[in-house]
Amino acid sequence: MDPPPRPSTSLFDVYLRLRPSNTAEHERFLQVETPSASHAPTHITVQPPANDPRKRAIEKFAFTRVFEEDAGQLDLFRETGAVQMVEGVLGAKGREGRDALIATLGVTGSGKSHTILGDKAQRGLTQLTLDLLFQHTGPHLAPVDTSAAVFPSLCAADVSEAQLMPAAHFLDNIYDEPHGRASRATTPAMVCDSAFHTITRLPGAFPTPEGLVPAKKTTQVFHRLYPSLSKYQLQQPATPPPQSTLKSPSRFAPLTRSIAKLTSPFQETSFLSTAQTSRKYVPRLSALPQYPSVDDIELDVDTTCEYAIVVSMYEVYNDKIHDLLTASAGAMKALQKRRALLYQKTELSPDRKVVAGLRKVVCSDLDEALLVLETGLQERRVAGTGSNATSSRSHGFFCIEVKKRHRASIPGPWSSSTFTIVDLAGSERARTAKTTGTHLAEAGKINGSLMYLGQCMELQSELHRTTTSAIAVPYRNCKLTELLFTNFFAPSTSTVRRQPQKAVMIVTADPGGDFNATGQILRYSALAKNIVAPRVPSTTSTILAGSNAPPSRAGANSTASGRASPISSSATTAALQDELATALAAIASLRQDLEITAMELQHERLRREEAEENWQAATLQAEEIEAEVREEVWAEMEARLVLERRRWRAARDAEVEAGGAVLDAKISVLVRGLEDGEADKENVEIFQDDEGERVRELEDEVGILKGRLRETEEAGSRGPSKEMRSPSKKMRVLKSRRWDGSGMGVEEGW
Ligand SMILES: Nc1ncnc2c1ncn2[C@@H]1O[C@H](COP(=O)(O)OP(=O)(O)OP(=O)(O)O)[C@@H](O)[C@H]1O
Repeated sequence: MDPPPRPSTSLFDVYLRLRPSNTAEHERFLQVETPSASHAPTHITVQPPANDPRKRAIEKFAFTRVFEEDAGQLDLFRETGAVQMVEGVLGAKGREGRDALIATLGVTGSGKSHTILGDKAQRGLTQLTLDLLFQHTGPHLAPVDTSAAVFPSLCAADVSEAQLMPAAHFLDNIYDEPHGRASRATTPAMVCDSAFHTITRLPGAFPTPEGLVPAKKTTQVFHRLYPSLSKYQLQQPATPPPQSTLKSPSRFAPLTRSIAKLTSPFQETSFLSTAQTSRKYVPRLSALPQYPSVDDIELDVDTTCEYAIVVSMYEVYNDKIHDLLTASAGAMKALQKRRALLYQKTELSPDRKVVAGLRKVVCSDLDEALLVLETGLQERRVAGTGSNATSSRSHGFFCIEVKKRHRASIPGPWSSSTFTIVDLAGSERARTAKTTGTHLAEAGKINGSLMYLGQCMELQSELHRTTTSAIAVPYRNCKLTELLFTNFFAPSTSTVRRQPQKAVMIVTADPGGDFNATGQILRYSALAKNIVAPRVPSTTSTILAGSNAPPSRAGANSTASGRASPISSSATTAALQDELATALAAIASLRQDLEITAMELQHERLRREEAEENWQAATLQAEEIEAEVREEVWAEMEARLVLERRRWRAARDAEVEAGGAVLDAKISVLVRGLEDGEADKENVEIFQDDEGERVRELEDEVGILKGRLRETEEAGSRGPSKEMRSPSKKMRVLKSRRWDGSGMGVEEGW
């Protein structure tokens, strides 16, 4: 078996934490190997239950360290190297900080959230990290609230197109809304302070720009509820200055409104409680756990620098990234439709992917940070399942950015390093978790992403075992692995060389829980693994007992190292057993592949269903759009036709009018001709002999003209002349026929 410490090139230190089992009736399948003196345990043996139908082999796994059931939160914080990671993020004197990542991995209900976020009595790694950071940076924090230049400089230095805001402003936005908001949970035994109700009706309880004097009783209650935030009250002058002279009125105003909101019926909240509610509750700081304490931990801090601590939170839900700090009160619908964020390179971060467009909150002390954390946790998706009453349905990312710059009259640029704490959702079996509908679909996505994570972890450990670069770790398969692995593998084109991220994976397991699911996670997360001994089925034992296997098979025992021979001491039997162990190992491995394939299949099936649903929705949408377009085109055509018809009628009228004018002119010519003819008759008599022929001609001409006149009159009464030969006239004739419906199959009035 390989030595437990990971190779220095490996990406993660992998720790195993065992939780106290709450299923006492179940057989314990996981044993911790007793280490040699003064060493912490590093190896475990997984013994399949006696009734295991698959008759799997006993397996042995190695981790950086194993924490047994009695290990507390502080043990984990100290012994997993989290303290050194905090120090790394702060950065040594004159150096930039180093990014750090802690993630938990395990079956549902195995204690991941407990480790990361704690419970009602104990803090988790996140709170401990925040406490340690604020303890050491507290005296060196940049005056974000009082200096006009600090906050803009922080905004300008952010490369992730984030929306930065001071914590007081953020909390005010969230808790100052009138309609309430979705809460992850409410703790049942809430304290509703009647004194508080009375007090909060008093006007001007807290400093406002208007300068009202605070009520003493209110102040006491506020002190009790929010001891650390009372500093805002202390800043109030005895005689409040006019608004314009207040040093930071914006700081007071929002906070005052926030505090005023405390006048509403008050309940303490925590992500740890279970009942769902749509009411808005301000988290109660005094109800949050204070234990364990990190007061005795000493770190080196660069005192020549000033710091800023920026908190952001997001979750990966159904393979999409959602900000946990954006929801405002009463935004139930908005909450359901939360915009997905992109993990991408930005203009200011061309060589490194970041979650773009997050909301980030600049916190001035631990209490503000804890309130922001609680607020974000209320947005995180959780649900009660058959396996866990508050089961995380998303992978939660809690990011603490430490910004640092050299203190001087002209301060240096801000550098930034991030401590990321990841609470992964747990893998679960639908049968055990009894999930259906949406939660079943969520579980499919969770299992799918964890399967990809498992593949990446296995391949990366393979990569370091074989020291070959030919293996490509498929970390781009899903958002989770992309977020966890990109900064390990992505080539850096930046000229600024950053130290590689320090990463720790804490695998959580219930030694008496689900053997199959836990075994699978241990298999891909362990730093080293081995088959210890086969579980020999009784029938096989019988066969072996009477077998006379050829001695040549004895050499086949070279596959699994460190293997013991529990059945017989004879060489032949040992050889057979080795062979059997190999076969069983191969079967176990095939079964594992089969399980993975089944999970993949399930994942693909869900993806197909989702794609089909999307396809149907898209088809419906296309049909709707088509119908709308048809309507629009039809209406437009009708309008044009009406216009054309009017134009044609006007043209026809003008033509008829013009025809009438020509006719009139001709008639008048004719009449004049006739009159002239009468007048000439006298002359005709005189010159009859000479002009007789001329008179006949004129009479013929008059006859022709009369005939034409008749025709014209007839044509005028019938409509436009059939003899219009020009194309435009023909067109008009055709159109007139169309509008009249003659020969076009179209009704009159169409
Ligand atoms: N080490 C521990 N000591 C005491 N209680 C624990 C421990 N680990 C877990 N628990 C308790 O077990 C329950 C389930 O734990 P938790 O919610 O942390 O599981 P999880 O792994 O995060 O599950 P999921 O993946 O479904 O979110 C909680 O009530 C938690 O307090």
